[in-house]
Amino acid sequence: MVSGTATGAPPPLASLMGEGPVSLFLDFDGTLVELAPGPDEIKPRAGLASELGVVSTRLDGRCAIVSGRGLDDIEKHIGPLPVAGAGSHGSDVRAADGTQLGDGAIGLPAAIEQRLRVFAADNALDYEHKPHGGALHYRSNQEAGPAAHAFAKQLADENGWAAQSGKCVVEIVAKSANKGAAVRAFLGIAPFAGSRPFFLGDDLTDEAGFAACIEAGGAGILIGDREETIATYRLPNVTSVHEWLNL
Ligand SMILES: O=P(O)(O)OC[C@H]1O[C@H](O[C@H]2O[C@H](CO)[C@@H](O)[C@H](O)[C@H]2O)[C@H](O)[C@@H](O)[C@@H]1O
Repeated sequence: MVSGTATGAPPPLASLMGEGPVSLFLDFDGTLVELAPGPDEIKPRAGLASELGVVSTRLDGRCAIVSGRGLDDIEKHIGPLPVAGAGSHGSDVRAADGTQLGDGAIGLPAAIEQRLRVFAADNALDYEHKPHGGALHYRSNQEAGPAAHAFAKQLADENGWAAQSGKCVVEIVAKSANKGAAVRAFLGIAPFAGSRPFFLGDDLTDEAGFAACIEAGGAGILIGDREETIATYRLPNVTSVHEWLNL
């Protein structure tokens, strides 16, 4: 990754749209919704789902949420999604009408999940069950972060899975789970095909989405002050994302 390329704000969305068809891929936590102490403690702005529907309509349907969360979990927080979505780090891809693209998320074997749960309990971590895996959250006990990463990596390696790092979290996911793959899947079909794609995200896992957009002639938009990135543009925080999207 190149350091410090994301130096300025992106052009206004309206001016990008004036240059040709645009598609938007939006990360959820840290991009559309402020980070919170735990996964269920987020406070999405009222009406977020319907506002995203308005953005999607402006883009003729070329707007998708691409999240590490399961799509059902996002809907638990903001209600039914009126836009396309890729949950579970890109392993569960759905068109806006709910049509599944690909095979969907693969669940974690019970024996691996049990070992994660025991590790979480023994180390005062929060365990998050997900449709495609399991996450060890150490935001409330950050000293345990290195041990959590080491444990998850070893468990993943032993069982043919992958350990994926995020903000105060490490999770075990299928090796194929990748936000870039989800973006490429969308860009291969209508209404996304042929558009100029932009991916907005704050976390390391979003770099794969940035890469997929860059290779298709678009750009990554990094949210926040993380330094190492391939993103072209930067917005400082969630509020600025809402403003850029005209929510
Ligand atoms: O890809 P995203 O939509 O950004 O999802 C990434 C992870 O987000 C959630 O965890 C993060 O947000 C929590 C709530 O603010 C925070 O407590 C935690 O420390 C963050 O890592 C979610 O719980 C994970 O499943 C997602 O993978």
